[in-house]
Amino acid sequence: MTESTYIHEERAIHYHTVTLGSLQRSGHATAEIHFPGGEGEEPKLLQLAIPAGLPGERVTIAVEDPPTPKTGRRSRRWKPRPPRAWITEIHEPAPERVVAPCPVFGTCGGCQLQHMQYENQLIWKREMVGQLLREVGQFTDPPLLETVPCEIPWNYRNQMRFSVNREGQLGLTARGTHRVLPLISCPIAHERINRALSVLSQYQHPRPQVIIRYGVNTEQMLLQPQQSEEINHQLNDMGMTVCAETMEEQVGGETFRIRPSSFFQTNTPQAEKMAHMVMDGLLSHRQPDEDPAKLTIVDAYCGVGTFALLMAPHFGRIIAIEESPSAIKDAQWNARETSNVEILKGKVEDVLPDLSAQVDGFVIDPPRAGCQPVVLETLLRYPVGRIVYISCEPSTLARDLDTLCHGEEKTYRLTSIQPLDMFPQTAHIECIAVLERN
Ligand SMILES: C[S@@+](CC[C@H](N)C(=O)[O-])C[C@H]1O[C@@H](n2cnc3c(N)ncnc32)[C@H](O)[C@@H]1O
Repeated sequence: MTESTYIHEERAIHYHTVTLGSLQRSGHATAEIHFPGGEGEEPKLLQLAIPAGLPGERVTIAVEDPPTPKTGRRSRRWKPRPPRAWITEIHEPAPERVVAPCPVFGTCGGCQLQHMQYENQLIWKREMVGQLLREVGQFTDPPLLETVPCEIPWNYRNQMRFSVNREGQLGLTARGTHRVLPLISCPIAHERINRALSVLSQYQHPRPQVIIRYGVNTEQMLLQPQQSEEINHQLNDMGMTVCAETMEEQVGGETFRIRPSSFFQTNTPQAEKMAHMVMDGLLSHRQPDEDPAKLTIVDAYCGVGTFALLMAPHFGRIIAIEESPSAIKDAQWNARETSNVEILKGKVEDVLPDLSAQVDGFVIDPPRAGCQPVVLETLLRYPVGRIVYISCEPSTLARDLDTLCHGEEKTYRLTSIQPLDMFPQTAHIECIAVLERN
């Protein structure tokens, strides 16, 4: 029900008191309102995404009139977007609501779930994966395990990308905009990155951004762009070893060299668990006569070679595929003393169909978009004993699992799917799925 309207910066804001519905995949709660139509039009029923809300809460929300279409040359690029909405008052909070510690929570685009008890975040992530497996993946009863928590769900990020505003200040961008919210601390950034940020915040920086990476197990720090001697001295005095071109981090007892633009897992303690799950997925429940030392495993989308190197001592041969020139350089360096890892440069969709080797298993860790159809077609045409599929987007994972498990041949069977909380306080969901050949 619309309770009141006022005009703010030329755009009307309408206030509605509503009961919030379920959390969407974005981590925002759903609200249904009747939004005033144009002149002579009936009000429209609108479904809105409400940041920082929880299901069942009775709240008042402010809903801003959407921007009017641009005219002239800019009209071609104009896209309609849903009205901006935010909570102005909570009348009946949900039992799982907690006070979000970050002053810019709800405005910042980084976190979506700081206002939800951590146990409930884990439950919601598992439910989301289950829903997508049923609705997108067509699995009636998926073998879905409990979400593995992050022991300390704060200060876990070993990499932060800070935007720089016109005044040269560092910060994070507001949700859905390019507006920079200046910050001197972020509750999900590693405490050492926050210390570095407090030093960097005393200086002006060139746009567009500053990346800070920290090796939790090596105490090395990498900053891009490289900073002045003065800043580096201060960081070194605080116990961080500032590196110039590359830094090192350790996972699973292996040391990895990383360049600023190479992908590396952002939560080191959870990456350790992930590495164990990958090995477990490939090695457990094997037939007694199967000797892993005789098997060839492909590490597709290998990054700097994290899984390839950890698998190398256990299997006969590892073929790692990656397209990023920077990650390839790091992977080659990381594997320089390992004789059974071969690194192939190129897109997985180009390299895989032409691979002549006899392959026994796959580790697949694609970006959010999931696998290209040709990658899945190759896995169906030349089936392997096992696939461990690591995914940071459960909707594309569910789509790809449907293709692999439910085609006419039912080539693979999903034996387990494990959500692992790599990104506490955010709506990002990481999963490890294990498939066996049927
Ligand atoms: C989610 S990361 C996984 C990296 C690695 N498995 C790890 O755990 O560090 C995805 C990687 O795939 C690479 N990539 C993205 N699209 C690709 C493609 N089509 N072919 C090959 N590599 C790709 C990216 O550069 C990135 O390094």
